[in-house]
Amino acid sequence: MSDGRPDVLALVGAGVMGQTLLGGLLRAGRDPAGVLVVDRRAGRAEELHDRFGVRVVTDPAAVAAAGTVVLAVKPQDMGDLLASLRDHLRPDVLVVSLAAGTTTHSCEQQLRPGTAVVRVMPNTPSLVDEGMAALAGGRHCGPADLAAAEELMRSCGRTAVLAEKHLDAVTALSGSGPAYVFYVVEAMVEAGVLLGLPRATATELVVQTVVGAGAMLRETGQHPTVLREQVTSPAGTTTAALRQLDDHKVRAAFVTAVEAAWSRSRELSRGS
Ligand SMILES: NC(=O)C1=CN([C@@H]2O[C@H](COP(=O)(O)OP(=O)(O)OC[C@H]3O[C@@H](n4cnc5c(N)ncnc54)[C@H](O)[C@@H]3O)[C@@H](O)[C@H]2O)C=CC1
Ligand SMILES: O=C(O)[C@@H]1CCC=N1
Repeated sequence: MSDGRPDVLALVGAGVMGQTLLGGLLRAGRDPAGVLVVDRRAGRAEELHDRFGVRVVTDPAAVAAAGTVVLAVKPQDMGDLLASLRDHLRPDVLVVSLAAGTTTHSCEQQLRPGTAVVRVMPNTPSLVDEGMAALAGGRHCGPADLAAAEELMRSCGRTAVLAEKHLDAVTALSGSGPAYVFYVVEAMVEAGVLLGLPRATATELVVQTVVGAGAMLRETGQHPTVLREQVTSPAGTTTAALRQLDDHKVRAAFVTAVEAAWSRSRELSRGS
């Protein structure tokens, strides 16, 4: 028990993000007996039970046993979900929402008055304990609630507590960010194949380059401009490539793309 709430955690929605967090929680030592998964796809029960040893149900009423309820359904499904959970949740429950563009205010309005809600924006590298999650507390959420939500997310990566006004930007940057990196990797692998490398070799070269560059950023703490300049020899190969990226406005395209994701997150918060 913590804060008088039962230790049972209910995870509603066992898709990509829900299952990723579930794996992290169990790797971090959470007892599968204290985790309940609710998913409306009946077939998930056997699959998740076999893989993780957790109890899986389709009935939302099961959340009545939980002190903490994590919501990991698509933003478009949140309205129906909150309506189906409202009367079953304990009055002292902590609700943790992972849904993009869904504000704590909108969750609070659809739940019993006074319900503690934390909005979280995680990302898929949580699958390998390298996630980045930003958290913002709602109006009924105290420091202990926020700390409890942070502890959940720390099971599979790093966390940052931010003002909620920043969460659309976080969604655009680190929430969607892994997809941008995978997109760049795809393009680089295609380039390697074009130049005659076997696909498997090109993939190995690119993946290790991305992992290595990421590790350098983290471990040296150097500014990316400094690290890029170290690679870029006068009249060399890198500068020839970077000129093409600048000519094709790739930097500007990234800024515009992230802004489009931010804008879409804001649209989702307005229910569109
Ligand atoms: N996939 C990602 O990279 C990230 C996703 N998110 C957020 O996480 C949430 C989930 O996204 P994904 O896992 O990608 O979606 P998903 O579609 O893979 O999984 C959603 C799951 O929710 C279940 N579900 C839907 N309505 C339900 C209900 N009423 N009761 C019980 N189960 C229900 C579905 O059966 C499905 O298993 C979204 O709100 C998304 O914005 C946040 C950050 C990153
Ligand atoms: O694409 C999406 O809407 C979700 C939110 C952040 C990453 N995936």
